[in-house]
This record gives sequence, C-alpha cells and structure tokens, in this order.
Amino acid sequence: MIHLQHIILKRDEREILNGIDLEIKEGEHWVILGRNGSGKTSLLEMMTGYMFPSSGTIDVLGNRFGECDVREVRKEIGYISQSIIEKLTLYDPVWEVVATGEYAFLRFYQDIDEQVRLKALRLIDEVGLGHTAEQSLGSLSQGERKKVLLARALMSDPKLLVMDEPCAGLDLHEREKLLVDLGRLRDRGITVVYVTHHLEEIIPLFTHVALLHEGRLAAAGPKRDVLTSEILSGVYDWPVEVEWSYDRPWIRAAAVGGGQA
Ligand SMILES: Nc1ncnc2c1ncn2[C@@H]1O[C@H](COP(=O)(O)OP(=O)(O)OP(=O)(O)O)[C@@H](O)[C@H]1O
Repeated sequence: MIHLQHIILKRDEREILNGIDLEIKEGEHWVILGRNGSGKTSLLEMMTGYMFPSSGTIDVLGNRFGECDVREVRKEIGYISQSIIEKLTLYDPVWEVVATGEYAFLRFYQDIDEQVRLKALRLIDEVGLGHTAEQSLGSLSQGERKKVLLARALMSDPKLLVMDEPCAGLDLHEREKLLVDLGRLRDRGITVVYVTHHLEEIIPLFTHVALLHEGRLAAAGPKRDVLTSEILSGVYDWPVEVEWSYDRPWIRAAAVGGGQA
C-alpha cells in the first residue's frame, strides 16, 4: 500500500527526515508516534503527496510519486488533519461539507448531485450526527467536527485513510466515541495511518507502530514489539512504564527529581 525507501527530507540545510524505510502492507493499520518535531506530520504529508522528499522514493497504492498524477492518487486517500478543518467554511451546512469529500473539493460552486447528497446524509448518520445535517459546521462541537471530517473522508471510498491527531482537543467521552467509529473502519477494508501523542488511542484496530526520533525511525513493527517500556523510555528520554489493558497500551511516566508524594 505504502512503500517509503531511503527518504531524506531537508529544509534550510536541516535534515527533518533522515533515511526512512517503511513498508505498510494491505491489512495493516499503523500508528506513528514520536516527540514534538520528530517529523510525523512531514511523513504524513509525503504519504499524501503534499510534500516531496529531497531524495528517496515513495510508492502509494501502486503509484510512484514523481512519476504519476498525484491528484489522481489523492482521490483514493482520505486525509484528516487540522489544516483541512481550517480550510473548510464554518457557515456551510454539515451535509454539504461532507458531500465535498466526493470530489476532493473544499466548497461547492454548483448544484450537488442528489446521489451525492444522499450518500453524504448516510455517512453523517453512520457517525451518529444525522440530527446535525442541516446545521452549520461552525455550530458543532470540536468532537462533532472531527466526526464530520471522518464522514467527509469516507465520501470518496478511499483505500487509505491518513489521520493527524484526530483526537486532539477532545474530552474522554468524545475521544472514545470517535475511536469507536475508527474501530469500525476494519469492516470497510481501509488501511489506516494515524499520528498521535497518546498511546491510549492505539485501539485494537491498529496492528503496527512506527516510532520516530529526531527524523529517524527508532523502531517499526508489530505494536507489542515496539511499545515496550524500554524502547519508549529511550525515545521520550523519560522513564515510563507501559501496561496493556482492553488490548490497548497505557503509559505511566515515572516521577523524576523528587516529584514523588
Ligand atoms: N517547511 C519547513 N521548513 C523548515 N522546517 C520545517 C518545515 N516543515 C517542518 N519543519 C521542521 O521539521 C521538524 C518536523 O516537523 P513535523 O511537523 O513533521 O513534526 P511533528 O513530529 O509532526 O511535530 P508535532 O508533534 O509537534 O506536531 C520540525 O522541527 C519543524 O520545525
């Protein structure tokens, strides 16, 4: 599905990503973890064709970036990120925002096909927001807006769904509701790539984890091999303990420097 080989990304003489080799196969769902500035968003932007590496090759859904029409490949990729939310118009009705996902437009300037409208309404229903379809996007809570983005991303029946911190800013209830919706993606046969800072968001859906550290892959593989206390303590430069409960990892940071009660 995704194959990154020897990726180097330089900006202003600085190496943001340095020698990334990563293969994401069909049926796998990956989480990308790493400290602030480790290069997670840059990696996602390259997978979605919004950024090009200084060297290395990127193959996504059988297309090599640089040798194909990236806009065509993007039609098969759902991308959920803060930058997309910022580009959407807050006074448009929810159903219309979702419908734009069919064509990868940000807004409609023509009549919307009835079939497209009905599909948007069905997807809004599926994420539990049927009652908000006629409301403006701006009138929704942050959690509801994230669900609208999920419905919008599903409009084009993507093969790949790439998400950059979709649960950021959500309270526990809203987060868990969104994670339930994400868990259902398994039934749709969509490959998910998900960036987060929070281990507890690694729900059973996810099979693999890539751990970025200062632009390099510190570890990548099946989640239980990567998410160990030892590996995470090294990458976060802080003593932590990982425990598994409900088939999800939970992390405890040790008190350092007299912080213990
Ligand atoms: N266009 C650019 N020019 C210069 N530096 C950049 C550019 N884009 C990103 N960077 C730098 O690259 C590094 C990696 O950024 P990136 O946003 O990929 O990290 P991240 O792991 O997603 O961080 P966070 O967890 O804080 O969101 C950062 O230090 C950032 O300042």
